Amino acid sequence: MTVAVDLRGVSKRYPGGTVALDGVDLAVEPGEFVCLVGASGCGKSTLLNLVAGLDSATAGSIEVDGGRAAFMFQEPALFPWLKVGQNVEVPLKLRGVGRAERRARAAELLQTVRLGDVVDKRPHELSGGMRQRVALARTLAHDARVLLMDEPFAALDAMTRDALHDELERVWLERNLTVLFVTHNVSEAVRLGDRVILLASRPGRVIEEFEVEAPRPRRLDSPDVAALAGRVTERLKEEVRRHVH
Ligand SMILES: Nc1ncnc2c1ncn2[C@@H]1O[C@H](COP(=O)(O)OP(=O)(O)OP(=O)(O)O)[C@@H](O)[C@H]1O
Repeated sequence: MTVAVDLRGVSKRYPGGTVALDGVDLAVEPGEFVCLVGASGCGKSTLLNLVAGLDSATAGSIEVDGGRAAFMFQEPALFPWLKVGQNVEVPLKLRGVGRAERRARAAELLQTVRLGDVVDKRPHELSGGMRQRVALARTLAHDARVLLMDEPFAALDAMTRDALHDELERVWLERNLTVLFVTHNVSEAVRLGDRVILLASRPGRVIEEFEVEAPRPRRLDSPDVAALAGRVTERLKEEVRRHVH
């Protein structure tokens, strides 16, 4: 397989008749960071759920490098009764990794997200940004080459989100991961993505793609990021107006 995620002619009709996706073709290269943006209800979460194998497509085919992807959501969804390190160990435990190795791997993954010193704390002792970094470490513990992220930073304040962008970009590059990232935030998509894919709604389909040429590391408010974000937003507004009128 030469691509990391390959969707061909993917459609999804929910029971009840809503066509959430209609003939979506999308090929994500290994190591590529692709952001999906679109108005509410255009099928972004549906698309990620299908790639994750949480639901099945009505038509079309989906292939994922290594056969599976790891998923990270807006809520960190940590187990409050487990220590931070034990939370990161969960995917390893499910795969039958032995206790000593689990501990060592969890410690290493927490180092990766610069949280080596909180391994024995409980989630409630951490800030929102730290909890989301723990969730990232736990996602990495799945050892998948493809990461699916559904608005992972939407609940964070602007400064924390900025820091998490840097963190995610570093981890993505260090580990040579492929990322499919859903967001409502066009600037965030341009800040992070190699490519930004615009989805239209009713039915959900790809209407335009934007290559992000701006060199990394990028800043959310740098002129080249802002300029492209402006173009994407214009296109998105056109699409929303098309539905209103
Ligand atoms: N389980 C379901 N059963 C029926 N309809 C659904 C289901 N899940 C989603 N839908 C519908 O499918 C369409 C796409 O939903 P989806 O959640 O994928 O969009 P989205 O782009 O992620 O939206 P948002 O940005 O608001 O999260 C919407 O019209 C939604 O109401």
